[in-house]
Amino acid sequence: MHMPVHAFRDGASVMKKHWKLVGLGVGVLLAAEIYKKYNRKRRIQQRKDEVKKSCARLRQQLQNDGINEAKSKVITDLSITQLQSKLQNGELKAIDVLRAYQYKALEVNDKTNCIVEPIKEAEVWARELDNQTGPKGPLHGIPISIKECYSIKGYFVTAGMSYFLDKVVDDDAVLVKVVKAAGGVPFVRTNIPQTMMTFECSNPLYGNTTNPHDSTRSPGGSSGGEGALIGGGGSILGIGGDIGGSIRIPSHMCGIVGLKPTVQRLSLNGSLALNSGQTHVKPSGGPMANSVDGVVLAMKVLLDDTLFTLDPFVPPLKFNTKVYESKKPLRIGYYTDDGIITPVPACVRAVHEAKQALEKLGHTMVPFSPPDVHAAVARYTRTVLAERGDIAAGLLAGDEIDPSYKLMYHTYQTLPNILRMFFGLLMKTQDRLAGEVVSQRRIWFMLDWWDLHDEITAYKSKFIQHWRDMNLDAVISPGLACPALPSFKSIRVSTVLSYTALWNLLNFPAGSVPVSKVTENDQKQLNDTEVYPAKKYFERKLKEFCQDGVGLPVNVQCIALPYQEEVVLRLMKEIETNTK
Ligand SMILES: CCCCCCCC/C=C\CCCCCCCCCCCCCC(=O)NCCO
Repeated sequence: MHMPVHAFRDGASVMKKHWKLVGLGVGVLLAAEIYKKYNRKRRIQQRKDEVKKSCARLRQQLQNDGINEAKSKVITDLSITQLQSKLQNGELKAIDVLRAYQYKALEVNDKTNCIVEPIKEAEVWARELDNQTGPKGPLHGIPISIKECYSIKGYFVTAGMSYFLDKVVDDDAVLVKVVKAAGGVPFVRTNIPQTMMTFECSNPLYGNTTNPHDSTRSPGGSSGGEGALIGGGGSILGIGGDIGGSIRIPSHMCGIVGLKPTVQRLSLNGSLALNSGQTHVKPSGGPMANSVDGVVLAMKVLLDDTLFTLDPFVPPLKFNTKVYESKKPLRIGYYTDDGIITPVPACVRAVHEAKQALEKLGHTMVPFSPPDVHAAVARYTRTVLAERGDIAAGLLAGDEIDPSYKLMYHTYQTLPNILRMFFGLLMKTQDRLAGEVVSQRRIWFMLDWWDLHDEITAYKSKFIQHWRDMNLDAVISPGLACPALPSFKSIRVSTVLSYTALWNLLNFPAGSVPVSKVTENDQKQLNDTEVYPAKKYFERKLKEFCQDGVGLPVNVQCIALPYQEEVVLRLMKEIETNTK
Protein backbone atom coordinates (compact mmCIF):
# COMPACT_ATOMS: atom_id res chain seq x y z
CA MET A 1 0.00 0.00 0.00
CA HIS A 2 1.24 3.43 -0.89
CA MET A 3 1.89 5.89 1.91
CA PRO A 4 2.55 9.57 1.32
CA VAL A 5 5.92 10.83 2.59
CA HIS A 6 4.38 13.21 5.13
CA ALA A 7 2.59 10.30 6.72
CA PHE A 8 5.99 8.73 7.45
CA ARG A 9 7.22 12.01 8.80
CA ASP A 10 4.20 12.32 11.11
CA GLY A 11 4.51 8.70 12.10
CA ALA A 12 8.17 9.17 12.94
CA SER A 13 7.47 12.19 15.09
CA VAL A 14 4.69 10.33 16.95
CA MET A 15 7.12 7.43 17.48
CA LYS A 16 9.73 9.86 18.71
CA LYS A 17 7.21 11.26 21.18
CA HIS A 18 6.31 7.72 22.33
CA TRP A 19 9.94 6.81 22.77
CA LYS A 20 10.41 9.93 24.83
CA LEU A 21 7.45 8.92 26.99
CA VAL A 22 8.71 5.34 27.29
CA GLY A 23 12.18 6.66 28.15
CA LEU A 24 10.70 8.94 30.76
CA GLY A 25 8.66 6.09 32.22
CA VAL A 26 11.71 3.81 32.41
CA GLY A 27 13.73 6.64 33.95
CA VAL A 28 11.07 7.24 36.61
CA LEU A 29 10.87 3.52 37.40
CA LEU A 30 14.64 3.26 37.62
CA ALA A 31 14.88 6.35 39.80
CA ALA A 32 12.13 4.94 42.03
CA GLU A 33 14.00 1.64 42.28
CA ILE A 34 17.28 3.40 43.09
CA TYR A 35 15.52 5.55 45.66
CA LYS A 36 13.85 2.48 47.19
CA LYS A 37 17.23 0.75 47.48
CA TYR A 38 18.87 3.85 48.89
CA ASN A 39 16.02 4.29 51.33
CA ARG A 40 16.25 0.68 52.49
CA LYS A 41 20.01 1.00 53.00
CA ARG A 42 19.46 4.21 54.95
CA ARG A 43 16.76 2.52 57.07
CA ILE A 44 19.04 -0.42 57.80
CA GLN A 45 21.85 1.90 58.86
CA GLN A 46 19.42 3.90 60.99
CA ARG A 47 18.22 0.68 62.62
CA LYS A 48 21.79 -0.43 63.32
CA ASP A 49 22.49 2.93 64.96
CA GLU A 50 19.31 2.72 67.08
CA VAL A 51 20.29 -0.75 68.29
CA LYS A 52 23.83 0.32 69.10
CA LYS A 53 22.53 3.31 71.03
CA SER A 54 20.02 1.24 72.94
CA CYS A 55 22.76 -1.21 74.04
CA ALA A 56 25.06 1.69 74.97
CA ARG A 57 22.27 3.31 77.00
CA LEU A 58 21.68 0.10 78.91
CA ARG A 59 25.39 -0.37 79.54
CA GLN A 60 25.59 3.15 80.95
CA GLN A 61 22.55 2.53 83.13
CA LEU A 62 24.10 -0.66 84.54
CA GLN A 63 27.31 1.19 85.26
CA ASN A 64 25.40 3.97 87.01
CA ASP A 65 23.64 1.35 89.12
CA GLY A 66 27.00 -0.16 90.07
CA ILE A 67 26.32 -3.56 88.49
CA ASN A 68 29.45 -5.58 87.88
CA GLU A 69 30.46 -9.12 86.99
CA ALA A 70 30.48 -10.33 90.59
CA LYS A 71 27.07 -8.84 91.46
CA SER A 72 25.55 -10.25 88.30
CA LYS A 73 27.07 -13.70 88.83
CA VAL A 74 25.52 -14.17 92.27
CA ILE A 75 22.13 -14.09 90.56
CA THR A 76 22.87 -15.64 87.15
CA ASP A 77 24.46 -18.66 88.88
CA LEU A 78 21.12 -19.58 90.49
CA SER A 79 19.08 -22.39 89.01
CA ILE A 80 15.61 -21.47 87.80
CA THR A 81 14.05 -23.18 90.83
CA GLN A 82 16.26 -21.23 93.24
CA LEU A 83 15.63 -17.99 91.35
CA GLN A 84 11.88 -18.55 91.31
CA SER A 85 11.75 -19.29 95.04
CA LYS A 86 13.92 -16.28 96.00
CA LEU A 87 11.70 -14.00 93.92
CA GLN A 88 8.57 -15.52 95.39
CA ASN A 89 9.71 -15.17 99.01
CA GLY A 90 11.00 -11.63 98.45
CA GLU A 91 14.67 -12.46 99.05
CA LEU A 92 15.37 -11.08 95.58
CA LYS A 93 13.82 -8.10 93.84
CA ALA A 94 12.72 -8.26 90.22
CA ILE A 95 14.78 -5.18 89.37
CA ASP A 96 17.99 -6.72 90.76
CA VAL A 97 17.43 -9.94 88.86
CA LEU A 98 16.75 -7.95 85.70
CA ARG A 99 19.93 -5.89 86.12
CA ALA A 100 22.00 -9.04 86.69
CA TYR A 101 20.70 -10.66 83.53
CA GLN A 102 20.96 -7.44 81.50
CA TYR A 103 24.63 -7.26 82.49
CA LYS A 104 25.31 -10.86 81.56
CA ALA A 105 23.27 -10.62 78.34
CA LEU A 106 25.33 -7.64 77.15
CA GLU A 107 28.50 -9.57 77.96
CA VAL A 108 27.35 -12.59 75.93
CA ASN A 109 26.18 -10.23 73.19
CA ASP A 110 29.67 -8.71 72.97
CA LYS A 111 31.02 -12.18 72.21
CA THR A 112 28.24 -13.58 70.04
CA ASN A 113 26.03 -10.75 68.73
CA CYS A 114 22.98 -12.67 69.88
CA ILE A 115 20.76 -9.74 70.86
CA VAL A 116 18.71 -7.67 68.47
CA GLU A 117 18.02 -5.12 71.18
CA PRO A 118 17.21 -4.80 74.87
CA ILE A 119 13.54 -4.22 75.72
CA LYS A 120 13.58 -0.82 77.38
CA GLU A 121 10.22 -1.24 79.17
CA ALA A 122 11.65 -4.21 81.13
CA GLU A 123 12.81 -1.90 83.91
CA VAL A 124 9.31 -0.40 84.34
CA TRP A 125 7.76 -3.88 84.37
CA ALA A 126 10.27 -5.13 86.95
CA ARG A 127 9.69 -2.12 89.23
CA GLU A 128 5.92 -2.56 88.92
CA LEU A 129 6.33 -6.17 90.04
CA ASP A 130 8.42 -5.06 93.02
CA ASN A 131 5.72 -2.57 94.04
CA GLN A 132 2.90 -4.98 93.52
CA THR A 133 0.92 -6.23 96.49
CA GLY A 134 -1.10 -9.43 96.45
CA PRO A 135 -0.28 -12.83 95.02
CA LYS A 136 2.72 -13.20 92.74
CA GLY A 137 2.55 -14.88 89.35
CA PRO A 138 4.59 -18.09 88.86
CA LEU A 139 7.18 -16.30 86.68
CA HIS A 140 7.29 -13.28 89.02
CA GLY A 141 10.44 -11.29 88.18
CA ILE A 142 12.06 -13.92 85.95
CA PRO A 143 13.71 -12.26 82.93
CA ILE A 144 12.65 -13.89 79.66
CA SER A 145 14.38 -13.51 76.29
CA ILE A 146 12.18 -13.43 73.19
CA LYS A 147 13.00 -14.44 69.61
CA GLU A 148 12.76 -11.48 67.24
CA CYS A 149 9.76 -12.81 65.32
CA TYR A 150 7.41 -12.41 68.31
CA SER A 151 5.56 -9.09 68.44
CA ILE A 152 6.31 -6.77 71.30
CA LYS A 153 4.35 -3.56 71.20
CA GLY A 154 6.42 -0.66 69.89
CA TYR A 155 9.15 -2.81 68.29
CA PHE A 156 10.00 -3.84 64.73
CA VAL A 157 9.43 -7.47 63.84
CA THR A 158 11.45 -8.17 60.73
CA ALA A 159 12.85 -11.70 60.32
CA GLY A 160 15.96 -9.82 59.20
CA MET A 161 14.24 -7.99 56.33
CA SER A 162 14.18 -4.22 55.88
CA TYR A 163 10.69 -4.47 54.35
CA PHE A 164 9.35 -4.69 57.89
CA LEU A 165 11.14 -1.57 59.11
CA ASP A 166 8.28 0.65 57.99
CA LYS A 167 6.28 0.43 61.16
CA VAL A 168 6.51 -0.99 64.64
CA VAL A 169 3.93 -3.55 65.78
CA ASP A 170 1.06 -2.34 67.91
CA ASP A 171 0.38 -5.31 70.15
CA ASP A 172 2.20 -8.11 71.99
CA ALA A 173 2.19 -11.68 70.69
CA VAL A 174 -0.04 -14.03 72.68
CA LEU A 175 2.90 -15.87 74.30
CA VAL A 176 4.44 -12.55 75.34
CA LYS A 177 1.12 -11.56 76.93
CA VAL A 178 0.94 -14.85 78.83
CA VAL A 179 4.53 -14.50 80.02
CA LYS A 180 3.82 -10.98 81.27
CA ALA A 181 0.52 -11.99 82.90
CA ALA A 182 2.47 -14.64 84.86
CA GLY A 183 4.94 -12.01 86.10
CA GLY A 184 7.75 -12.77 83.63
CA VAL A 185 9.84 -9.85 82.39
CA PRO A 186 10.60 -9.94 78.65
CA PHE A 187 14.00 -8.21 78.60
CA VAL A 188 15.82 -8.79 75.30
CA ARG A 189 14.91 -9.66 71.72
CA THR A 190 17.17 -12.22 70.10
CA ASN A 191 18.57 -12.64 66.61
CA ILE A 192 17.29 -14.80 63.76
CA PRO A 193 18.47 -15.59 60.20
CA GLN A 194 17.12 -13.65 57.22
CA THR A 195 13.64 -15.15 56.42
CA MET A 196 14.02 -17.66 59.31
CA MET A 197 14.10 -20.47 56.78
CA THR A 198 17.68 -21.57 57.42
CA PHE A 199 19.41 -23.03 60.44
CA GLU A 200 21.97 -20.25 60.62
CA CYS A 201 21.58 -16.95 62.48
CA SER A 202 22.61 -14.07 60.25
CA ASN A 203 20.86 -11.20 58.49
CA PRO A 204 21.85 -7.82 57.02
CA LEU A 205 20.00 -5.84 59.71
CA TYR A 206 21.49 -7.32 62.84
CA GLY A 207 24.52 -9.26 61.58
CA ASN A 208 25.76 -12.77 62.29
CA THR A 209 25.37 -14.48 65.66
CA THR A 210 28.17 -16.82 66.68
CA ASN A 211 28.27 -19.84 68.95
CA PRO A 212 29.11 -19.15 72.62
CA HIS A 213 31.36 -22.25 72.66
CA ASP A 214 33.35 -21.39 69.51
CA SER A 215 33.16 -18.02 67.81
CA THR A 216 33.96 -19.47 64.37
CA ARG A 217 30.80 -21.56 64.51
CA SER A 218 27.11 -20.84 64.20
CA PRO A 219 24.72 -21.23 67.12
CA GLY A 220 22.30 -22.85 64.65
CA GLY A 221 18.92 -21.38 63.87
CA SER A 222 16.54 -20.01 63.36
CA SER A 223 16.20 -19.37 67.11
CA GLY A 224 19.99 -18.96 67.13
CA GLY A 225 20.04 -15.76 69.17
CA GLU A 226 18.18 -17.60 71.93
CA GLY A 227 20.60 -20.53 71.67
CA ALA A 228 23.68 -18.32 71.92
CA LEU A 229 22.29 -16.11 74.69
CA ILE A 230 21.04 -18.96 76.91
CA GLY A 231 24.09 -21.12 76.06
CA GLY A 232 26.36 -18.25 77.09
CA GLY A 233 24.47 -17.76 80.39
CA GLY A 234 22.81 -14.44 79.42
CA SER A 235 19.26 -15.70 79.84
CA ILE A 236 17.68 -18.46 81.88
CA LEU A 237 14.52 -18.91 79.82
CA GLY A 238 13.43 -17.84 76.36
CA ILE A 239 10.82 -18.36 73.67
CA GLY A 240 11.67 -19.72 70.21
CA GLY A 241 9.86 -21.13 67.18
CA ASP A 242 10.37 -24.23 65.03
CA ILE A 243 9.15 -25.46 61.64
CA GLY A 244 12.15 -27.64 60.75
CA GLY A 245 14.36 -27.66 63.81
CA SER A 246 14.65 -24.00 64.77
CA ILE A 247 14.29 -24.62 68.50
CA ARG A 248 16.07 -27.98 68.63
CA ILE A 249 19.05 -27.20 66.38
CA PRO A 250 20.26 -24.14 68.38
CA SER A 251 19.56 -26.06 71.58
CA HIS A 252 21.77 -28.90 70.36
CA MET A 253 24.48 -26.61 68.99
CA CYS A 254 24.63 -24.41 72.09
CA GLY A 255 24.14 -27.14 74.71
CA ILE A 256 20.81 -25.99 76.11
CA VAL A 257 17.32 -27.45 76.45
CA GLY A 258 14.52 -26.78 73.96
CA LEU A 259 11.04 -28.12 73.30
CA LYS A 260 9.14 -28.04 70.02
CA PRO A 261 5.59 -28.78 71.10
CA THR A 262 2.82 -30.21 68.95
CA VAL A 263 1.58 -27.46 66.60
CA GLN A 264 -0.90 -25.19 68.41
CA ARG A 265 -0.30 -26.65 71.87
CA LEU A 266 1.08 -23.13 72.43
CA SER A 267 -0.13 -20.16 70.40
CA LEU A 268 1.84 -18.51 67.63
CA ASN A 269 -0.57 -15.58 67.27
CA GLY A 270 1.40 -12.39 66.88
CA SER A 271 4.55 -14.04 65.62
CA LEU A 272 5.82 -13.32 62.14
CA ALA A 273 5.42 -16.14 59.64
CA LEU A 274 6.24 -15.42 56.02
CA ASN A 275 4.25 -18.28 54.60
CA SER A 276 1.35 -18.58 56.98
CA GLY A 277 -0.85 -19.84 54.13
CA GLN A 278 1.22 -23.03 54.01
CA THR A 279 -1.09 -25.35 55.85
CA HIS A 280 0.49 -28.82 55.70
CA VAL A 281 3.46 -28.33 58.04
CA LYS A 282 2.98 -25.56 60.57
CA PRO A 283 5.48 -23.96 62.96
CA SER A 284 5.34 -24.37 66.76
CA GLY A 285 6.33 -21.92 69.42
CA GLY A 286 8.20 -23.35 72.37
CA PRO A 287 10.47 -22.66 75.34
CA MET A 288 14.27 -22.81 75.44
CA ALA A 289 16.16 -22.81 78.75
CA ASN A 290 19.39 -23.76 80.47
CA SER A 291 17.64 -26.69 82.21
CA VAL A 292 14.69 -29.03 81.75
CA ASP A 293 13.20 -27.44 84.87
CA GLY A 294 13.10 -24.13 83.00
CA VAL A 295 11.24 -25.61 80.04
CA VAL A 296 8.84 -27.47 82.36
CA LEU A 297 8.16 -24.29 84.34
CA ALA A 298 7.44 -22.44 81.08
CA MET A 299 5.06 -25.15 79.87
CA LYS A 300 3.22 -25.24 83.21
CA VAL A 301 2.82 -21.48 83.18
CA LEU A 302 1.96 -21.07 79.52
CA LEU A 303 -0.62 -23.88 79.41
CA ASP A 304 -3.08 -21.86 81.39
CA ASP A 305 -6.48 -20.18 81.10
CA THR A 306 -4.83 -16.89 80.04
CA LEU A 307 -3.50 -18.66 76.94
CA PHE A 308 -6.72 -20.56 76.28
CA THR A 309 -8.69 -17.31 76.49
CA LEU A 310 -6.33 -15.24 74.38
CA ASP A 311 -6.21 -17.93 71.69
CA PRO A 312 -9.32 -20.12 71.77
CA PHE A 313 -7.84 -22.31 69.02
CA VAL A 314 -5.32 -23.67 71.51
CA PRO A 315 -6.81 -26.87 72.95
CA PRO A 316 -7.37 -26.27 76.67
CA LEU A 317 -4.92 -28.94 77.80
CA LYS A 318 -3.16 -27.91 80.98
CA PHE A 319 0.24 -29.34 81.86
CA ASN A 320 -0.22 -32.93 82.98
CA THR A 321 1.99 -33.18 86.07
CA LYS A 322 0.93 -36.78 86.69
CA VAL A 323 2.36 -37.88 83.34
CA TYR A 324 5.51 -35.77 83.81
CA GLU A 325 6.17 -37.17 87.27
CA SER A 326 5.14 -40.74 86.50
CA LYS A 327 7.68 -43.44 87.38
CA LYS A 328 6.04 -46.07 85.19
CA PRO A 329 8.71 -47.78 83.07
CA LEU A 330 8.33 -46.96 79.39
CA ARG A 331 9.09 -48.74 76.15
CA ILE A 332 11.37 -46.44 74.22
CA GLY A 333 12.64 -46.78 70.65
CA TYR A 334 16.07 -45.47 69.76
CA TYR A 335 17.98 -44.94 66.54
CA THR A 336 21.31 -43.47 65.61
CA ASP A 337 21.06 -43.37 61.81
CA ASP A 338 17.98 -42.50 59.75
CA GLY A 339 19.56 -43.59 56.46
CA ILE A 340 19.79 -40.04 55.09
CA ILE A 341 23.11 -38.99 56.59
CA THR A 342 25.16 -40.84 59.19
CA PRO A 343 25.71 -38.74 62.31
CA VAL A 344 29.29 -38.12 63.41
CA PRO A 345 30.53 -40.41 66.25
CA ALA A 346 29.92 -37.87 69.05
CA CYS A 347 26.22 -37.68 68.15
CA VAL A 348 25.93 -41.49 68.00
CA ARG A 349 27.69 -41.84 71.35
CA ALA A 350 25.26 -39.37 72.94
CA VAL A 351 22.30 -41.56 71.94
CA HIS A 352 24.02 -44.64 73.40
CA GLU A 353 24.75 -42.82 76.65
CA ALA A 354 21.16 -41.63 76.92
CA LYS A 355 19.94 -45.16 76.13
CA GLN A 356 22.11 -46.67 78.87
CA ALA A 357 20.93 -44.09 81.38
CA LEU A 358 17.29 -44.77 80.55
CA GLU A 359 17.84 -48.52 80.68
CA LYS A 360 19.33 -48.18 84.17
CA LEU A 361 16.15 -46.39 85.22
CA GLY A 362 14.13 -49.44 84.23
CA HIS A 363 12.89 -48.44 80.77
CA THR A 364 12.89 -50.97 77.95
CA MET A 365 14.98 -49.71 75.04
CA VAL A 366 14.29 -51.16 71.58
CA PRO A 367 15.99 -50.41 68.25
CA PHE A 368 13.68 -48.37 66.05
CA SER A 369 13.87 -47.49 62.36
CA PRO A 370 11.71 -44.58 61.32
CA PRO A 371 10.04 -45.79 58.13
CA ASP A 372 10.85 -44.21 54.77
CA VAL A 373 12.55 -41.06 56.00
CA HIS A 374 13.69 -40.28 52.47
CA ALA A 375 10.15 -39.89 51.12
CA ALA A 376 9.10 -38.06 54.28
CA VAL A 377 11.85 -35.44 54.06
CA ALA A 378 11.32 -35.00 50.32
CA ARG A 379 7.64 -34.27 51.07
CA TYR A 380 8.65 -31.95 53.86
CA THR A 381 10.84 -29.83 51.58
CA ARG A 382 8.22 -29.91 48.78
CA THR A 383 5.79 -28.49 51.32
CA VAL A 384 7.85 -25.81 53.03
CA LEU A 385 9.35 -24.75 49.71
CA ALA A 386 6.11 -25.16 47.73
CA GLU A 387 6.42 -21.61 46.38
CA ARG A 388 10.20 -22.02 46.22
CA GLY A 389 10.81 -18.98 48.40
CA ASP A 390 8.75 -16.55 46.27
CA ILE A 391 7.14 -14.87 49.28
CA ALA A 392 10.48 -14.15 50.95
CA ALA A 393 11.97 -13.10 47.60
CA GLY A 394 9.17 -10.56 47.12
CA LEU A 395 9.77 -9.09 50.55
CA LEU A 396 13.52 -9.13 50.09
CA ALA A 397 13.51 -7.09 46.88
CA GLY A 398 16.17 -4.44 47.36
CA ASP A 399 17.81 -6.11 50.37
CA GLU A 400 21.21 -7.66 50.26
CA ILE A 401 20.82 -11.46 50.31
CA ASP A 402 22.55 -12.73 53.41
CA PRO A 403 25.38 -15.26 52.90
CA SER A 404 23.37 -17.71 55.04
CA TYR A 405 20.46 -17.61 52.58
CA LYS A 406 22.33 -17.07 49.29
CA LEU A 407 22.61 -20.64 48.04
CA MET A 408 18.97 -21.42 48.73
CA TYR A 409 17.84 -18.11 47.24
CA HIS A 410 19.82 -18.47 44.06
CA THR A 411 18.98 -22.15 43.65
CA TYR A 412 15.26 -21.42 43.60
CA GLN A 413 15.03 -17.80 42.55
CA THR A 414 17.74 -16.96 40.07
CA LEU A 415 18.95 -20.21 38.55
CA PRO A 416 17.08 -20.89 35.29
CA ASN A 417 15.00 -24.06 35.58
CA ILE A 418 17.07 -25.94 33.04
CA LEU A 419 20.27 -25.25 34.96
CA ARG A 420 18.59 -26.14 38.25
CA MET A 421 17.46 -29.45 36.81
CA PHE A 422 21.01 -30.08 35.61
CA PHE A 423 22.42 -29.10 39.02
CA GLY A 424 19.82 -31.41 40.62
CA LEU A 425 20.83 -34.33 38.38
CA LEU A 426 24.47 -33.74 39.19
CA MET A 427 23.62 -33.61 42.88
CA LYS A 428 21.64 -36.86 42.62
CA THR A 429 24.84 -38.68 41.69
CA GLN A 430 26.17 -37.66 45.12
CA ASP A 431 23.03 -37.66 47.22
CA ARG A 432 19.61 -38.73 45.97
CA LEU A 433 17.58 -36.66 48.44
CA ALA A 434 19.60 -33.48 47.89
CA GLY A 435 19.27 -33.90 44.11
CA GLU A 436 15.52 -34.30 44.43
CA VAL A 437 15.23 -31.28 46.68
CA VAL A 438 17.21 -29.11 44.28
CA SER A 439 15.16 -30.16 41.25
CA GLN A 440 11.77 -30.22 42.95
CA ARG A 441 8.98 -28.44 41.08
CA ARG A 442 7.11 -25.42 42.31
CA ILE A 443 3.55 -26.35 43.25
CA TRP A 444 1.27 -24.56 40.80
CA PHE A 445 -1.94 -26.53 41.02
CA MET A 446 -4.34 -26.90 43.88
CA LEU A 447 -4.78 -30.59 43.17
CA ASP A 448 -1.02 -31.18 43.54
CA TRP A 449 -1.15 -29.30 46.82
CA TRP A 450 -4.05 -31.44 48.04
CA ASP A 451 -2.32 -34.61 46.86
CA LEU A 452 0.72 -33.64 48.88
CA HIS A 453 -1.53 -33.22 51.90
CA ASP A 454 -2.96 -36.71 51.37
CA GLU A 455 0.52 -38.18 50.99
CA ILE A 456 1.61 -36.58 54.26
CA THR A 457 -1.52 -37.82 56.02
CA ALA A 458 -0.93 -41.33 54.69
CA TYR A 459 2.69 -41.19 55.89
CA LYS A 460 1.53 -40.08 59.34
CA SER A 461 -0.87 -43.05 59.54
CA LYS A 462 1.81 -45.47 58.40
CA PHE A 463 4.27 -44.05 60.93
CA ILE A 464 1.80 -44.21 63.80
CA GLN A 465 0.90 -47.78 62.86
CA HIS A 466 4.59 -48.73 62.96
CA TRP A 467 4.94 -46.98 66.34
CA ARG A 468 1.87 -48.86 67.67
CA ASP A 469 3.06 -52.20 66.26
CA MET A 470 6.23 -51.71 68.27
CA ASN A 471 4.18 -50.67 71.29
CA LEU A 472 6.29 -47.58 71.88
CA ASP A 473 5.78 -44.78 74.37
CA ALA A 474 8.58 -42.59 73.06
CA VAL A 475 11.67 -42.47 70.84
CA ILE A 476 15.15 -41.02 71.28
CA SER A 477 17.38 -39.98 68.38
CA PRO A 478 20.47 -37.88 67.68
CA GLY A 479 19.91 -34.19 68.39
CA LEU A 480 21.26 -33.66 64.87
CA ALA A 481 23.86 -35.42 62.73
CA CYS A 482 26.62 -33.02 63.81
CA PRO A 483 27.54 -30.55 66.54
CA ALA A 484 27.79 -26.80 65.78
CA LEU A 485 28.93 -26.06 62.22
CA PRO A 486 31.22 -23.28 61.02
CA SER A 487 29.13 -20.16 60.27
CA PHE A 488 27.46 -20.13 56.84
CA LYS A 489 28.23 -23.78 56.05
CA SER A 490 24.97 -25.43 57.12
CA ILE A 491 23.34 -25.33 53.70
CA ARG A 492 26.21 -27.50 52.41
CA VAL A 493 25.16 -30.29 54.77
CA SER A 494 21.47 -29.51 54.88
CA THR A 495 20.40 -33.15 54.78
CA VAL A 496 21.19 -33.18 58.54
CA LEU A 497 17.80 -31.53 58.85
CA SER A 498 16.20 -34.97 58.39
CA TYR A 499 16.77 -35.62 62.13
CA THR A 500 14.59 -32.68 63.16
CA ALA A 501 12.26 -31.93 60.21
CA LEU A 502 10.79 -35.45 60.28
CA TRP A 503 9.02 -34.57 63.56
CA ASN A 504 7.66 -31.33 62.12
CA LEU A 505 6.21 -33.26 59.20
CA LEU A 506 4.65 -35.76 61.61
CA ASN A 507 3.67 -33.04 64.09
CA PHE A 508 5.05 -34.99 67.05
CA PRO A 509 6.41 -33.06 70.04
CA ALA A 510 10.21 -33.25 70.22
CA GLY A 511 12.71 -31.89 72.68
CA SER A 512 16.47 -31.51 72.71
CA VAL A 513 18.52 -32.10 75.87
CA PRO A 514 22.30 -31.92 76.44
CA VAL A 515 24.07 -35.24 77.04
CA SER A 516 27.74 -34.72 76.39
CA LYS A 517 30.54 -32.77 74.74
CA VAL A 518 32.69 -33.81 71.78
CA THR A 519 35.81 -35.62 73.02
CA GLU A 520 39.28 -36.23 71.53
CA ASN A 521 38.24 -39.84 71.06
CA ASP A 522 35.10 -38.83 69.11
CA GLN A 523 37.36 -36.83 66.81
CA LYS A 524 39.72 -39.78 66.40
CA GLN A 525 36.76 -41.95 65.45
CA LEU A 526 35.48 -39.34 63.02
CA ASN A 527 38.78 -39.59 61.18
CA ASP A 528 38.84 -43.38 61.27
CA THR A 529 37.33 -44.57 57.99
CA GLU A 530 36.31 -47.89 59.58
CA VAL A 531 34.09 -46.03 62.07
CA TYR A 532 32.97 -43.13 59.87
CA PRO A 533 33.40 -44.15 56.23
CA ALA A 534 31.84 -40.88 54.94
CA LYS A 535 30.69 -42.47 51.73
CA LYS A 536 28.21 -39.75 50.80
CA TYR A 537 29.20 -36.27 49.66
CA PHE A 538 27.36 -34.65 52.59
CA GLU A 539 29.09 -36.98 55.06
CA ARG A 540 32.48 -35.99 53.66
CA LYS A 541 31.48 -32.35 54.10
CA LEU A 542 30.29 -33.10 57.66
CA LYS A 543 33.61 -34.69 58.44
CA GLU A 544 35.40 -31.59 57.13
CA PHE A 545 33.20 -29.16 59.10
CA CYS A 546 33.39 -31.19 62.30
CA GLN A 547 37.18 -31.10 62.62
CA ASP A 548 38.53 -29.25 65.68
CA GLY A 549 35.21 -29.68 67.45
CA VAL A 550 36.43 -30.94 70.84
CA GLY A 551 34.30 -29.48 73.62
CA LEU A 552 31.24 -28.67 71.51
CA PRO A 553 27.93 -29.66 73.11
CA VAL A 554 26.00 -32.69 71.91
CA ASN A 555 22.30 -33.24 72.68
CA VAL A 556 19.82 -36.00 72.04
CA GLN A 557 16.26 -35.62 70.91
CA CYS A 558 13.23 -37.10 72.73
CA ILE A 559 9.99 -37.63 70.87
CA ALA A 560 6.46 -38.76 71.78
CA LEU A 561 3.02 -38.91 70.16
CA PRO A 562 1.11 -35.66 69.55
CA TYR A 563 0.10 -33.72 72.67
CA GLN A 564 2.38 -35.83 74.88
CA GLU A 565 4.88 -33.08 75.66
CA GLU A 566 4.88 -34.27 79.26
CA VAL A 567 6.30 -37.68 78.20
CA VAL A 568 9.01 -35.91 76.19
CA LEU A 569 9.87 -33.70 79.15
CA ARG A 570 9.92 -36.60 81.58
CA LEU A 571 12.52 -38.38 79.41
CA MET A 572 14.51 -35.18 78.99
CA LYS A 573 14.61 -34.68 82.76
CA GLU A 574 15.70 -38.28 83.31
CA ILE A 575 18.43 -37.94 80.68
CA GLU A 576 19.60 -34.60 82.07
CA THR A 577 19.83 -36.03 85.59
CA ASN A 578 21.50 -39.30 84.65
CA THR A 579 24.07 -38.45 81.98
CA LYS A 580 27.31 -36.39 81.89
C1 LIG B 1 16.48 -31.50 53.90
C2 LIG B 1 17.28 -31.86 52.73
C3 LIG B 1 17.89 -30.74 52.01
C4 LIG B 1 18.89 -31.11 50.97
C5 LIG B 1 19.35 -29.92 50.25
C6 LIG B 1 20.58 -30.07 49.47
C7 LIG B 1 21.40 -28.81 49.39
C8 LIG B 1 21.42 -28.19 48.07
C9 LIG B 1 21.64 -26.75 48.03
C10 LIG B 1 20.73 -25.80 47.83
C11 LIG B 1 19.31 -25.96 47.86
C12 LIG B 1 18.68 -25.50 49.10
C13 LIG B 1 17.76 -26.49 49.71
C14 LIG B 1 17.49 -26.22 51.13
C15 LIG B 1 16.62 -27.20 51.78
C16 LIG B 1 16.24 -26.86 53.15
C17 LIG B 1 14.81 -26.47 53.23
C18 LIG B 1 14.15 -26.36 54.51
C19 LIG B 1 14.56 -25.28 55.41
C20 LIG B 1 13.68 -25.19 56.59
C21 LIG B 1 14.37 -24.58 57.75
C22 LIG B 1 13.42 -24.31 58.85
C23 LIG B 1 14.03 -23.59 59.97
C24 LIG B 1 12.95 -23.31 60.99
O1 LIG B 1 12.52 -24.16 61.73
N1 LIG B 1 12.45 -22.05 61.01
C25 LIG B 1 11.43 -21.62 61.92
C26 LIG B 1 10.48 -20.68 61.34
O2 LIG B 1 9.50 -20.38 62.29
